[in-house]
Amino acid sequence: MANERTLSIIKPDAVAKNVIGEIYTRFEKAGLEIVAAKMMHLTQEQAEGFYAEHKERPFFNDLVAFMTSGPVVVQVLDGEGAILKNRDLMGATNPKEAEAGTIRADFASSIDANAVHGSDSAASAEREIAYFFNDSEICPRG
Ligand SMILES: Nc1ncnc2c1ncn2[C@@H]1O[C@H](COP(=O)(O)OP(=O)(O)OP(=O)(O)O)[C@@H](O)[C@H]1O
Repeated sequence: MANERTLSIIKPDAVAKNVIGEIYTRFEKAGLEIVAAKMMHLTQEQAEGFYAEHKERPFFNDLVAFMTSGPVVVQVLDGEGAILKNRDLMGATNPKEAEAGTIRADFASSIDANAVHGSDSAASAEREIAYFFNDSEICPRG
C-alpha cells in the first residue's frame, strides 16, 4: 500500500481527559508519523464548515456545539494506508460498538463525545487537511 496522509482530530472530550499523549502513542506504534499538529479552539464557523456534509442531520447542532466546547488537537498522519489504519485505531463511531483496544473503546464516553475524528476516504483527507493546514505547515520527516 502506498504512503498517504489523513486528518485526525482529538476532540474536546479526549483533550479534557488529558489523553493526548496516549492517543499519539497509538499513532506512533501503528507506524503513523505526525507531520503537522496544532491545538485550537474551533469557532462555530470552523466547526460548521468542517462538518458541512452533516448539515441536514438531526445531530448537526449538537455536534457543532460539542466540537466548539473546548480545545481540540488537529494533526496530519502520514504512513502506509494511513486513512484505513487510523480508522481501525479509532474504532466504531459509537464507543459501545467499538472493538476492545480501540481509541474510542478506551477513551470515548458517548456517540457525541467520541474522542477522535479521522478522514474516511482519500477525497475527505485531501479536503480536511487543506481545511486546517497550509502546505508549508506540513513537515514530512526524512
Ligand atoms: N446518531 C448520531 N448521534 C449523535 N452524534 C452522531 C451520530 N452519528 C454521528 N454523530 C457524530 O457526528 C460525527 C460524524 O459522524 P460520521 O458518521 O462522519 O462518523 P465518523 O466518521 O465515525 O466520525 P468522524 O467524522 O468524527 O470521524 C461522529 O463522530 C459523531 O460525533
